[in-house]
Amino acid sequence: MAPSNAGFDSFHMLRAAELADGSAGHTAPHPNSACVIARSEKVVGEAFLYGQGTRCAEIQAVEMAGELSRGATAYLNLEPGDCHGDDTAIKALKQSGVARVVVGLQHPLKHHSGKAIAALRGLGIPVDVLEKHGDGTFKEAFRACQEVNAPLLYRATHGVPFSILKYAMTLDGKIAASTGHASWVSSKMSRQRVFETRGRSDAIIVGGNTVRRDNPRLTTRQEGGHLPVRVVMSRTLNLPLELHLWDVSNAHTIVMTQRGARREFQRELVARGVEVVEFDFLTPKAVMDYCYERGFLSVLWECGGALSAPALAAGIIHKVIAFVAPKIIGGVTAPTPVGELGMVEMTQALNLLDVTFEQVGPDMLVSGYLKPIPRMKSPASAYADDPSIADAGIFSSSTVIYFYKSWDPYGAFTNFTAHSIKLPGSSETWKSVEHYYQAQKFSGVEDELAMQAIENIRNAESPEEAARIGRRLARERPDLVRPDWENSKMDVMEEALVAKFSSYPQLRSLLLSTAGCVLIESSPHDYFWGSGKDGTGQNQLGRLLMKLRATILTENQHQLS
Ligand SMILES: NC(=O)C1=CN([C@@H]2O[C@H](COP(=O)(O)OP(=O)(O)OC[C@H]3O[C@@H](n4cnc5c(N)ncnc54)[C@H](OP(=O)(O)O)[C@@H]3O)[C@@H](O)[C@H]2O)C=CC1
Ligand SMILES: Nc1c(N[C@@H]2O[C@H](COP(=O)(O)O)[C@@H](O)[C@H]2O)[nH]c(=O)[nH]c1=O
Repeated sequence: MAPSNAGFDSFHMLRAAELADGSAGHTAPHPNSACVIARSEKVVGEAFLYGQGTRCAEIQAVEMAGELSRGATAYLNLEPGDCHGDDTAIKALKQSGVARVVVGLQHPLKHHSGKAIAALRGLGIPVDVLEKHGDGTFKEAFRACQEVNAPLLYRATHGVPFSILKYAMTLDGKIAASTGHASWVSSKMSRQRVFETRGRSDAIIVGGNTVRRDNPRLTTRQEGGHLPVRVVMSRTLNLPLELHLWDVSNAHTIVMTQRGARREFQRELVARGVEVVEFDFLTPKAVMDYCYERGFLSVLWECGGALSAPALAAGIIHKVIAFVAPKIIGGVTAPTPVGELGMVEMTQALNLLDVTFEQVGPDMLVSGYLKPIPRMKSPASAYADDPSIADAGIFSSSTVIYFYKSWDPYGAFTNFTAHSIKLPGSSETWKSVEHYYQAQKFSGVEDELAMQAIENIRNAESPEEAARIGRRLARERPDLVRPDWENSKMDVMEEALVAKFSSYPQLRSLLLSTAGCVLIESSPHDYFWGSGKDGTGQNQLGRLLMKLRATILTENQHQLS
């Protein structure tokens, strides 16, 4: 990396990392990427990825920069990896005429790692990777790139979601009075900060005691944005039947429990729309493994000390954020943030890294990491000459292929990817299959609200938002769903998939590359389109994709013969 560029490189990469965080709280956590296009100190284009399945940052930044991108440098906090063989980001950068690309982090997911860097270099665009220089001049910029994608890095490296333990304690270290009363330890401003942190998480976890004592809501208190799943860990299921968490009209709740616990109560919960997941041994590690399987990137633990202690002891907590309120409550039996860890000497204490202190209203927010944010083991250059990386053959040769999140190796098969579609004979463009599918639920219904919903779905920025609007209205106003929907939804999905796979040759190739394999949408909560959590679901999305694959293969054979 040329030393004369170092100042600009750090400056613009810091901006890219800052921008990349722009969607936090609005959409579900996803790999955070941004692109800044600059000529020396002047920024000519910049953008971030809004959400899973929305237009990639590189395309948006290139559009903004226009002709000014010729000869400029593009700064990407994260190596592109969202396009599943479409190479849309790479093509956009190539066509823009940028003279150089600086990448902060090499993509941590194996099936993306190093591919875009090698592709750009292959197109004659020099690429510098900050990660290789992350300890010197570029330390701050590199750190910013790591922090903005910490969840992805932990997930890719350790095979668990990024876990934050959060608590609010008095100056004498209590999270509640000895009666258990805890509202409130921290100030309104601090609690507002907690709502924001919830919005950045896929799930909020509490223990049975906290639920019994506080009857919490665990929501973000904001209209619209992303709502994390509320998770209750309870072995006994000795919980009241009237709780805010059992009202799932706004946010989903999952109760995780020990196999066989209070089956009748479980049925009551399920009848209210609460999901119940049984474990042979309900431990924090088992729950994290489950959350990983479910595709979660980021989890917030808001439990008391009885549950935080085993979670810490299991080594699954990566970061701690503690609000310290300037008040004293006393009480020998008052709960504290962390229960028994079995340590006997102060030298055994867990030390936090990269600790920061911030005043929030009257409180002090102390945060730090329990484990360093992981770094990729292999430098980007190690992949540059490795032909296997550029080959779709790196994907598993297994006969069953599971897909669910768009960042999975076969994530392009989900309906939540940024592949816009046009249906034959129509001039309308839909931003994704999900946009189209959700809107069709209300198509042809002569009602102002239904027509408005179609427009709102069409304009929704991300597939996730389209799904939220469609599902919510269908749940609250089933009378607005077209009467033939149950009989038509398979056809609607099929025509949308045909439109998607016939418009994108790379997707068609990816689909054909799976010939001989069973495709399963491993959605744990969808028993119609997906396999459901126990694999008993109908997997209709996987089936339609296999049907489409067979049709394309037959067509190809006819063309050859
Ligand atoms: N100020 C703050 O930031 C906070 C304060 N609080 C306060 O803390 C108190 C509750 O804290 P605490 O009693 O520690 O409760 P926890 O929230 O830590 O819950 C403990 C419960 O978690 C369940 N559990 C499930 N699996 C496990 C496991 N493997 N190990 C241990 N527990 C497991 C059990 O529920 P079950 O018994 O149902 O089987 C257990 O009783 C309340 O007074 C609450 O107001 C709570 C959170 C934050
Ligand atoms: N008491 C306490 C907290 N407690 C946590 O917040 C939960 C209540 O959330 P909700 O019902 O959504 O307002 C509660 O069950 C516990 O997990 N948090 C804080 O930031 N500060 C506080 O002083």
